[in-house]
Amino acid sequence: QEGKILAGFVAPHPPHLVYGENPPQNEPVSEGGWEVLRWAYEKVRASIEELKPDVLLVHSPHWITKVGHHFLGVRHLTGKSVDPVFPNLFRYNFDLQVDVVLAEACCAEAQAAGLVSQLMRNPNFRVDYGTITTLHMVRPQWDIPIVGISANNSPYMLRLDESVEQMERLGIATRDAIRKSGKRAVLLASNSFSHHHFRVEPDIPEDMSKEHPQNYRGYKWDVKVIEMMRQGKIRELMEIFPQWVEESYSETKAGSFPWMMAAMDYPSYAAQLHGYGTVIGTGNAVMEWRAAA
Ligand SMILES: N=c1ccccoc1=O
Ligand SMILES: [Fe+2]
Repeated sequence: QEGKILAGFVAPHPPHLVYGENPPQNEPVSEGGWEVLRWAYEKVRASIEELKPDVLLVHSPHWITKVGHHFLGVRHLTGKSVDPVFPNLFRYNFDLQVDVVLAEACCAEAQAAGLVSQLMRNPNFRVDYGTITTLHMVRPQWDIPIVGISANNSPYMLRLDESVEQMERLGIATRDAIRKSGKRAVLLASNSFSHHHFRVEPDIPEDMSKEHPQNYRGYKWDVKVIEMMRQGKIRELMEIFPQWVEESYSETKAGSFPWMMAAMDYPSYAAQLHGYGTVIGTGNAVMEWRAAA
């Protein structure tokens, strides 16, 4: 039985979303906040419950590795993930299971594709807040094994087109490893879109009367790219990827989105928009591509 990618989600990771939900794993306590995005994630949770994948693979912009593309390579990881910028909002006690066999297979495929890639074997590794937030928001039960993938720093060290090319190879390597594994997988691109943000936090961080797009140009880009995704125009979107990144300071620069789109072979069917909202001014869309059964 060949493995397959069941669905892919753009699943942004502002830690504010976890803070707003008040789960037992997170130490700070809120009055709520960012409800529209958290309601959007309820639809993702329902999709994942329906799909019942064997594994969730997440690419996170906040696990930055300078030498190559890394994969979590320890079966059971626990600890406290603290957001370096928002420790007042996010101090999350995580406990997760890694599908090390699939991670090793993805790493081998990436190496065969000419990428520098390795497994992270430190049992005391503190998993980054982007990985934790995205996984909590899509599956708070933490009962599905995961594969965690780092964001190689190439977009910042190389030209953007060189880094996108690497992410495309990584996406195809991921897809091939999943196929050979026989597993039913869901991909998670853990990134916001427009990424200019406020520098001063409201007295009450969850005061939604203070929440709005940081700037108009970023918001217009968010609307533009969401509409292209809803119309299945991914190849056209990747043509303007440099402009998208440049003009809206999009977090997709880190590679999560190109990785997932390459793995799903640039879906020409419509993406489903579960919701859109800003978090300290950044644009966040929760979107689903459901592969044909
Ligand atoms: N991408 C982000 C967007 C908004 C707020 C906080 O953290 C983030 O990492
Ligand atoms: Fe981020």
